[in-house]
Amino acid sequence: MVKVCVLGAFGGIGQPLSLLLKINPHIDELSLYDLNDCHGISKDLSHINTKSTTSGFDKNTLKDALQGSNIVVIPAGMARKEGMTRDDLFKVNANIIKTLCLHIGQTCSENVKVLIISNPVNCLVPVAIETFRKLGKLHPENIMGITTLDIVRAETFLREHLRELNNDDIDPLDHDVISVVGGHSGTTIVPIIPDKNIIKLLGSSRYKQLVHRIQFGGDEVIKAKKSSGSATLSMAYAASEFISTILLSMTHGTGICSKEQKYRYLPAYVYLPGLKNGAQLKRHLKQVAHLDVNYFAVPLKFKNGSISELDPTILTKLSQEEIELLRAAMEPLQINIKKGEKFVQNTAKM
Ligand SMILES: NC(=O)C1=CN([C@@H]2O[C@H](COP(=O)(O)OP(=O)(O)OC[C@H]3O[C@@H](n4cnc5c(N)ncnc54)[C@H](O)[C@@H]3O)[C@@H](O)[C@H]2O)C=CC1
Ligand SMILES: O=C([O-])CC(=O)C(=O)O
Repeated sequence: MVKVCVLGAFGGIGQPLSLLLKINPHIDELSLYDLNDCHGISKDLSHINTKSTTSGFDKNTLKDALQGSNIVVIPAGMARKEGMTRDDLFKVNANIIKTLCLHIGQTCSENVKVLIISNPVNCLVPVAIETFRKLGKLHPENIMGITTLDIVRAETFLREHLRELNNDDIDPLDHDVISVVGGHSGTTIVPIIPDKNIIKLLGSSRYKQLVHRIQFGGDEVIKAKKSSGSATLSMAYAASEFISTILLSMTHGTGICSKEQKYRYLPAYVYLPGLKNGAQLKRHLKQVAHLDVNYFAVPLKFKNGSISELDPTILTKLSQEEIELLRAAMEPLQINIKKGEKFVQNTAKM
């Protein structure tokens, strides 16, 4: 029996994500929670003839929503509008993530996977990690910030450039054509193209445009939505892809994302210490980017739903442009991480 719980299920991401999860054949029970009453959404989804059952909860029944969950995905909290940075969301969303993680820690088994969508991801994963640490229930292999939208965008935008160049030999969805590491905001988002011939093929101007669009794709959506919010549908798709990967690894052992029969490892933003190859990756980062961080988005391998190891090879074949992007990412990332850690460490009582 696989139970997935969505916290923030009533929202712009929560509703389409719940729909995509309802049609996922690997889920048996879907639990929908929000401060807004989710009974109506649950009833609506329950008429879809897929195998999973759905239950809706309201703000007084969080414990019931969480009980027995294998995966908890969190798109709860405030979203950006034009003129705001992801950092502007910190105060409100850090409180939400801390409170929700406390309840998860008190209610769910220690093997529960906690997947954070809410922004700023760079700070809120540290908030989650420190909250579980304070509870004495820290399992870094089960806590991830979802950065899949960055790679979904990278593949889409690269495909657009290749089409304009009339190149249909390269499929961006092939394993390892493009990856995205670092964090999830502006210059902390670092695209990596292992085959440097592709960078040459794009040429300097197109390459710069591609990197900028991947780093600031979120702003593009906010602008087009004319202040009504940020990416919701593409984010729901991205989260559903990421969750499918984890579910595959729970049902088939190892989890790799299969898209049109092409396989690749998806990155997520994780706490490096304590993860297999984490120390190696930190050393490598220090060598290349001259700074050390404990959190980084990196391609992951899964076993039975948990992170089994990180792919450290992603940083071994960098171009000079990529090294510079990485160096520019490190300082803002470090500031974001400290902000999240301090937020919980300064809370006297849990
Ligand atoms: N990781 C990523 O790549 C992306 C992250 N996001 C982030 O996802 C978050 C959600 O975005 P949207 O769905 O567009 O926002 P939204 O405002 O449409 O929905 C948020 C939902 O969270 C609920 N909520 C607030 N506090 C809660 C609590 N304590 N417990 C349960 N539910 C609570 C609200 O009632 C609302 O239904 C934002 O922080 C946004 O920045 C958005 C796009 C991409
Ligand atoms: O830009 C935002 O605020 C939402 C987000 O994280 C994204 O679309 O990548």
